[in-house]
Amino acid sequence: MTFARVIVDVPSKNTNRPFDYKIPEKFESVVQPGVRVIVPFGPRKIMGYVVALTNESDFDKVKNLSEVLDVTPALTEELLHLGKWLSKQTLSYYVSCLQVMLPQVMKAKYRKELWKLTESPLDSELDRVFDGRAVLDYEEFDASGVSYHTLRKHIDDGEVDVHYEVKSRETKRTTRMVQPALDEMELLGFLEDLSKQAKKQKAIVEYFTEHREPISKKQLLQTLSTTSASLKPLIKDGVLKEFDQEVFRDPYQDREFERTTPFELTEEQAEAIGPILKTIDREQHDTFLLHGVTGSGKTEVYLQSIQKVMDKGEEAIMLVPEIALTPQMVERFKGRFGSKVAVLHSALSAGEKYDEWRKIQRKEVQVVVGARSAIFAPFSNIGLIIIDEEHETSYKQEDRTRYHARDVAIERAKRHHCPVVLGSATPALESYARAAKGNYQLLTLSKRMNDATMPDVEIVDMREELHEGNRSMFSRMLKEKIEDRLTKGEQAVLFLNRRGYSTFVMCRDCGHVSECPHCDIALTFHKRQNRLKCHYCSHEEPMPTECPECESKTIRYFGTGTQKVEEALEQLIPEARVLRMDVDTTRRKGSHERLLTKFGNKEADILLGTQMIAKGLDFGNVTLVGVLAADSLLNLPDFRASEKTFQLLTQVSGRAGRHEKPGEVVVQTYTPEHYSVDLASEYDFDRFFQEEMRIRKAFNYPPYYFLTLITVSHPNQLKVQEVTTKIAQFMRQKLSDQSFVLGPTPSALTRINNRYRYQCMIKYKKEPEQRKLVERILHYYEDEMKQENGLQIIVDFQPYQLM
Ligand SMILES: Nc1ncnc2c1ncn2[C@@H]1O[C@H](COP(=O)(O)OP(=O)(O)OP(=O)(O)O)[C@@H](O)[C@H]1O
Ligand SMILES: [Zn+2]
Ligand SMILES: [Zn+2]
Repeated sequence: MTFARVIVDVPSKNTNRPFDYKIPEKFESVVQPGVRVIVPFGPRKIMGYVVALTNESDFDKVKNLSEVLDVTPALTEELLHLGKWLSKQTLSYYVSCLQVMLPQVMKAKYRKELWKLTESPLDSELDRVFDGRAVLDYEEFDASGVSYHTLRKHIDDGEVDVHYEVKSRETKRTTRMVQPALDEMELLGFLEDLSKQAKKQKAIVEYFTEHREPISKKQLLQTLSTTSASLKPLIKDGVLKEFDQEVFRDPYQDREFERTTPFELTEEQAEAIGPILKTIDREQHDTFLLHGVTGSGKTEVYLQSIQKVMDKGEEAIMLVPEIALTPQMVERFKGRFGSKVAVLHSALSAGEKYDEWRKIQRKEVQVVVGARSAIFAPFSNIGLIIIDEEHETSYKQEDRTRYHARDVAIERAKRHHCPVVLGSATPALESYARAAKGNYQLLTLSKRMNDATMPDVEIVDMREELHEGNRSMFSRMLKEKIEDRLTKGEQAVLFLNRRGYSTFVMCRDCGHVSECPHCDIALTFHKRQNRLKCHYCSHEEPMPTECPECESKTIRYFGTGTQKVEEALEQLIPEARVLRMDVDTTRRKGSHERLLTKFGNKEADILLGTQMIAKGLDFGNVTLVGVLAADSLLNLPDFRASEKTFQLLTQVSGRAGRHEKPGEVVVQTYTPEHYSVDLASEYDFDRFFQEEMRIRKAFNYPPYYFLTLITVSHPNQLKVQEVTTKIAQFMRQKLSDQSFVLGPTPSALTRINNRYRYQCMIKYKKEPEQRKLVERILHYYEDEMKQENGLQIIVDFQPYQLM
């Protein structure tokens, strides 16, 4: 007798271990580790993952598993292992770590139902809800207002039962195929016996005497202009057979990708790629940091490294930040590797994502290009993992399993004995420090392609502009330079940092700012609907016509959104053709791509946008980049604010003068003296690194110290304070005196969705017991955390969002 060890889909402490199930005989051949199954669990049926098979069970009463969902395991043995590791790293439940590796559609959905077990009416108002039916959706009961107490009573009396229905959302699309069931001689024999009247049937059989391979039914009927009525008897007589074949949605099927061939590498590129190729050859693990200025040809180094891996018959994972996963980027990979590439990003529908994932699973592709979660691609023979723009914070998952793709990449690469390449023009301080210490191998590309120079950067002090009477959001210099490009037929990119610069509503008389009644933040003005919206909860309200505090009519919106910049631009330079690219204009599928194609075809003079346009764009005709408010990031309550500002300014500047024509950059700022602005304008990464390291050291921040952020939230402020104080005290007591425990302090966003938030930050160098201590805390508060809208404690061992 074999048993399956199953991790069930119930994220809780008590279920965070395998449960044993008997494998019914009919399933014996398919049940193996990594397969998803449905199992009885208490009163319901739920999904689970088989993690091992065993010959004996320590449990007395072992139930049968009820269903098997996969024929090919959804997770490889390596991924099952990785999940274990991940759950230790992030202190999340094993099942959550397995879930995070799979496409959305493969996660089970449960429907809760109430079943009436008696023929006679129930002696309560619940009977009205059932309304003569035997089965009721639980949601309907929930909405009815009938008390849980009443329900409980009927359940205890055995009159009503709760059922759970597992629904898989996975949808394989299939198409009906037709194929001959007889060999050619037999078909010819059959033709001779066929009556003269059966012309259509004759045509069909004749077709198959020449074509042995399956054809879709639809296509067959179209080709022979006939109907399924003629086909049916042939199938019934066993001349032909039908079957369903899975078809893949290919989001790029209508696109032609121009094939590209490898460039001859420049001397610098050749020098950088050498050690990577050598490591691939030797099947060793190593981590490289490729520090290459913008436009230095990093992507070509990636492409040729991947080629090497493919030639060896191995697979490669290429991670790109979501916003840089532009059509241009996809084109470069599809252009080089054609159909051997799967693409995974959030703009795909759930079904398309699933199909791309299946291509990886079926080994139809050797390369995956994707955002963060593509790091879990189910390849089994990985030869290289690349993380482009490695400094991007979007590689860190910010809910549930708080993993960083960089850590996962290195963990997987160790198992596969292959290199990891981290690439960036502005590496994260942590990564560069590791390279400086020799933990990563540093590779450098210091020059742009074609000896193009880095664009000149002009810094404009906006305070001076104001003093000299210019109240517009465009400096005189920027205006002149834009006009100059227009006359030359060249293009400009204008960048506006959205974070911390959104449009809020303020009264000019009394200074009242419209805030969300549930969260501690200013509401954002949405012009099109003339409404105010909260970006954290779903609260919205109409734009007020007078101030709710002082009744003044001078209440209006402030700050600068892309929309407002666009309007100002239209007034300032009416002849300019402007394309706006932000969340609003790119919401529709494919709109991102359309806008960029338009810009590439020179149907616009100016591309105006947010973060979205800071990365990856490679247009030769762009000779001017304008940064409207360079310091908008500097004021965030985050110790990485300077680093982020430096990175962003460098990336945006890098969009200009990438090919033959030289570029220029105008940076508008209120703090021109700040070192991150100043050093970015000189492209001096080394000095920025020195300066920033000095500050991090002085204030005990990473990379000198590690951080752990514990955030506590609850609807009651006193409760939050009390719990956070207790946690801080406990940690202070238990940790060594080399560590610092800060807090409790209110979080920068003190209230979200009517829940108060407090935090405790731990700075440490070495605390091997830390995770155990945190586990004890979580265990202690477990019951309170289970309650709906109760206590929440979030622990982040590598925090990037400090608000
Ligand atoms: N060896 C080469 N010979 C000729 N052209 C090259 C070579 N390598 C790259 N290029 C071209 O140089 C341009 C810049 O390269 P690429 O976009 O790869 O730089 P990058 O370092 O990835 O830039 P960024 O970090 O700014 O996105 C591209 O148009 C690319 O096709
Ligand atoms: Zn007012
Ligand atoms: Zn809100």
